[in-house]
Amino acid sequence: MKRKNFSGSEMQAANAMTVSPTGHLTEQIGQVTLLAFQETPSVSRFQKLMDDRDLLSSSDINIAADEEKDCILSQDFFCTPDYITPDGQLISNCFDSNKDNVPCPKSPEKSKISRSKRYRQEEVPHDILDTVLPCHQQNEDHATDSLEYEDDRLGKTLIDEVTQKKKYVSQSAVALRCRVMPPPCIKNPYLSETVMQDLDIFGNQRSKCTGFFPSVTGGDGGSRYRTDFHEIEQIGFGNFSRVFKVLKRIDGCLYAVKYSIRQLHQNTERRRALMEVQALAALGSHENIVGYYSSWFENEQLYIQMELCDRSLSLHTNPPMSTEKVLAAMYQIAKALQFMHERGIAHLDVKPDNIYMKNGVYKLGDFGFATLLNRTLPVDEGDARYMPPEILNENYEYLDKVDIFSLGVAVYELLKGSPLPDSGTQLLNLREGKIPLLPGHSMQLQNLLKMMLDPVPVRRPSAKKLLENPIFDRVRRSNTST
Ligand SMILES: Nc1ncnc2c1ncn2[C@@H]1O[C@H](COP(=O)(O)OP(=O)(O)OP(=O)(O)O)[C@@H](O)[C@H]1O
Ligand SMILES: [Mg+2]
Repeated sequence: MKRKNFSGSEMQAANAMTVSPTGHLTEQIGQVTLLAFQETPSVSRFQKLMDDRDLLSSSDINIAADEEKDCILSQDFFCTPDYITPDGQLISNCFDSNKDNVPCPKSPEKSKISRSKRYRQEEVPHDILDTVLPCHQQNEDHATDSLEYEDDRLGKTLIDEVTQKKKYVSQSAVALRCRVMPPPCIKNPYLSETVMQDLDIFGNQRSKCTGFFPSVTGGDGGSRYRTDFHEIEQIGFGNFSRVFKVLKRIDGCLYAVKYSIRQLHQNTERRRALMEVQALAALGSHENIVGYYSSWFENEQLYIQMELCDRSLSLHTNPPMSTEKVLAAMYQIAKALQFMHERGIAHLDVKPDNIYMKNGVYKLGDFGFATLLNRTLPVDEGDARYMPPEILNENYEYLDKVDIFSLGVAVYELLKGSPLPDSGTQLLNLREGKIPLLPGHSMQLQNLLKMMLDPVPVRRPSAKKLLENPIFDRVRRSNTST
């Protein structure tokens, strides 16, 4: 059985830990990255604020401590650029170190800071409806307020609406519109031809929201998938997931996004599902492994953003391949396997459906069963039709050789040109190393298949050994000449 389910607190913990592309482990509070604090001038303000709080009298501290038990820090307080809300943009500017000492036109009389955590609608002070704080004061006051008011957004929206009333459309209304409508797609000028020329995805009515950074609407609890991507069409489905061709709004490039069909409620399910992206991320880039970009949980489903390939080699959707192409696919997937095995990872679900093609290059995908060769991670077998006899007997000693067996069955299927049945004598024969003759194919190739399908795992060639076989001389030559 394949993986995938996790629950509340462990899920939050999983979400809270992210490894950055540079290898830094960063901790996240909701969607606010502490790393951003370390890199922005707001750090000193945060520190100052904390220091100022230290100067409060002890009774203040006690009151504050009691209140803080239930207090959630406002996202506006953090003001990290990625997640700033449209309402928070003014504050963001004030956090800019270059503007620290630039006074804004009018200063309000803000005599006393209320200790109430939340402005009620009727409590919004009327004097600040007419005036704008000096940037530095507003900055500090806001920071203090943010600690003390759990959520002042309602009040702030009111303030914004009054101060902006002379404008034709209030900023809040625009912000609201942008939350309802996805942000515009941005064309990538570096691409020679416009992707999706025929689709109206780059502008017209959506451009009314231009100016709001596309990821903003994803920051307030909306769908990251809908906010960041424009879905074009479904391009595949498996037993566990659906795969869509999408256009990423911000970079104008096409990707594949795969998401689990079922909601992953249990921690164990989520952990298991995460193994797929963890394997992809750990492997990094290889020409014959599908590229991985990012992943996230949304609505208790795991989303994986990947390199978009043209199609899989599934015999349900493709005509039979020439021997030459099958050999090229076999060689390239063996290269992917060698790369993985050298890094201690087994795929455990090699089959034509999980081999993709892109611009004539073959790529191994679907790492949903990937595990460690040293058996320190759970082992779930992939599609039983491609599994060697030892796996069915739960002998996991040579997991790299499991991949070699599966590749052998996949190549046999591709050469034969028709999909394998789910059960029957054909499968039993293959598992016993009895390969029916493949008319029209060289004995050299059929002997190699026989070695790959040997029922004894240690007698199967390693991926490295396989690649050295002279049968690939021609493929190697054409690979080096391109
Ligand atoms: N990056 C991609 N580019 C193009 N098509 C893809 C990509 N990833 C997946 N697909 C298509 O979607 C199908 C299902 O994807 P995948 O095999 O990853 O899902 P799954 O639910 O894990 O499948 P399985 O049932 O085999 O375990 C693939 O067979 C392929 O046709
Ligand atoms: Mg698959």
